[in-house]
Amino acid sequence: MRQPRLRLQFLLNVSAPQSASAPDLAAEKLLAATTAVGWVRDGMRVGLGTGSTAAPFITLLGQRVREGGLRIEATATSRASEELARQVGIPLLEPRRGLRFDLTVDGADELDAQLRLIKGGGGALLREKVIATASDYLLIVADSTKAVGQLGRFPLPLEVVPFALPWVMDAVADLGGAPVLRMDKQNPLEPAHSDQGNLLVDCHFQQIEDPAMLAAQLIVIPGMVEHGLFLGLARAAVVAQGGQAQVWRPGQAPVAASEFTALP
Ligand SMILES: O=C(CO)[C@H](O)[C@H](O)COP(=O)(O)O
Repeated sequence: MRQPRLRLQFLLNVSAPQSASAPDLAAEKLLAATTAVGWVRDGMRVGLGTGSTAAPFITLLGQRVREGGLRIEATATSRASEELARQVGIPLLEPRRGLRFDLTVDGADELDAQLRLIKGGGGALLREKVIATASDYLLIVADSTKAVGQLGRFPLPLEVVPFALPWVMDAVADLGGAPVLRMDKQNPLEPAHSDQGNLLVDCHFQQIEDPAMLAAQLIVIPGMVEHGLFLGLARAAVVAQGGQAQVWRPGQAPVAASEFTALP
């Protein structure tokens, strides 16, 4: 079947900048995604992230597969990304034992200088963490709003088994996380569900002083399936600001992405 041609112009027009001084986030996301696509090599197994920065990466990767003959195989971190990957002609692999990825490219809601992340704003944190953990290289693609001095302003998402919800919320409140059940954007009277059918709880910590300690406290709450702290997983991030893309690596000074012709 003939695949639709997707143009950069289309991607750039996803959303217009808010004002003359506001950053053009769609253009920054596209720049980060374009940079990452340039580092994908023939024969790679690729994990496909979820969200508005991962989406142009998937679209552009599909373009390289269709028009440039790039041979890759991929697994997506959400139904939405899987659907997009199919539309743009990326061959997909089902989960199976022993399957690992050379590279996963995914977005983030917050990242700090040590490349500790908050993820899950799009509700895909469980599959995202599974695929990130099964990857030799997790590359984050991000617009300029995602880089922070300290994690926590973005509410930390949790995926929660429905039966356990009240007790998980009590436990998170005891940790100072002000939990809020996420509602469905299309149907605001109903709770949102993950691709696994679980509930999503957004925890308003404001500041997370010690992400590793918080992760250890969260993971032992029964019924809390996964949390959105991704610690020690990301090898590098492409952070776009205006027309410049920088490579961030844990604890290192940012470097212009143009310095790298392959994965940093
Ligand atoms: O974790 C995620 C989805 O679960 C996304 O990577 C995160 O929300 C960033 O999304 P976007 O690139 O749209 O800002």
